[in-house]
Amino acid sequence: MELRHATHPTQVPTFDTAALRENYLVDNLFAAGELRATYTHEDRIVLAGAVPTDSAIRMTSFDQLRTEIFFERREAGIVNVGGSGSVTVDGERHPMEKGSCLYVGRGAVEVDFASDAAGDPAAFYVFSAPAHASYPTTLTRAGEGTRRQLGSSETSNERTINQYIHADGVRSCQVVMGVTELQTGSMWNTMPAHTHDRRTECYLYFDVAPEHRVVHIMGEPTESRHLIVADREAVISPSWSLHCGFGTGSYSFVWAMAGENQAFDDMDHVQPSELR
Ligand SMILES: O=C[C@H](O)[C@@H](O)CC(=O)C(=O)O
Ligand SMILES: [Zn+2]
Repeated sequence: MELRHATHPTQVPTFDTAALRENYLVDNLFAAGELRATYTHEDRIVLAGAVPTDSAIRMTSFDQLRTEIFFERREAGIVNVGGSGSVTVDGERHPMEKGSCLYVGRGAVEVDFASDAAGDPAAFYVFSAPAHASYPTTLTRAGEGTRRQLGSSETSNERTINQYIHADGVRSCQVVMGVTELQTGSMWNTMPAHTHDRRTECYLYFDVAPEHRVVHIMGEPTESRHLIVADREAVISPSWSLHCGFGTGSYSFVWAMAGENQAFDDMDHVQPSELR
């Protein structure tokens, strides 16, 4: 498991492109047959990726967590961004087509990731945070959460926000999670942009064609920087950071947060004219 330290917003102007990527971009979570993870001290979030092929992959703990079992003091939201597969939690198998979201509560012991077909492997994205209580493991099929339509074609940001784990949906201690899909021809996510000083948020971009990229904007609103992001790469947004972007082609993304509260609308919006 890789380790990322928390950063101070005044460091951002001192970072060159490589340093921005080292601190905020997670570009190596998905590899065939492997379980990979990154730990960030921002709200102690763990991001992991599992791509099972011929055999299942079991979720393990990591030395840095000092626990026998990954879910001993943690919960997670899991979204499949690849081919159809399943996640089995302590003997109960949850079928997961692309875009489905499984909440796994504190105390789960055996969590196994499997693909339906090794030739079209599932790719499970795991977003985990510390948990003080145990909520039931709950599956939401793709598109069956709370759907919010935002944006318009005039501003190239017409999109559907699928909220899965949230205050009015699947319950959790900290994790709030969903998937945003852009309508054909819309390129911008999260504009007007926002920060939320009470939560860290990560975006995992997926369904980005190999020749395309997402230009992700980060940093304090009046001191913005950008990251060029490819398919299945994640960006860590500390609580002070903007998180918005546009694609050179179509894309979707998993957004997930952890921190002080779970109020989705607790955002400090920033209008385009206020950005620098
Ligand atoms: O705090 C909430 C998150 O940034 C996302 O839900 C925003 C998003 O998916 C979008 O506007 O497209
Ligand atoms: Zn946000």
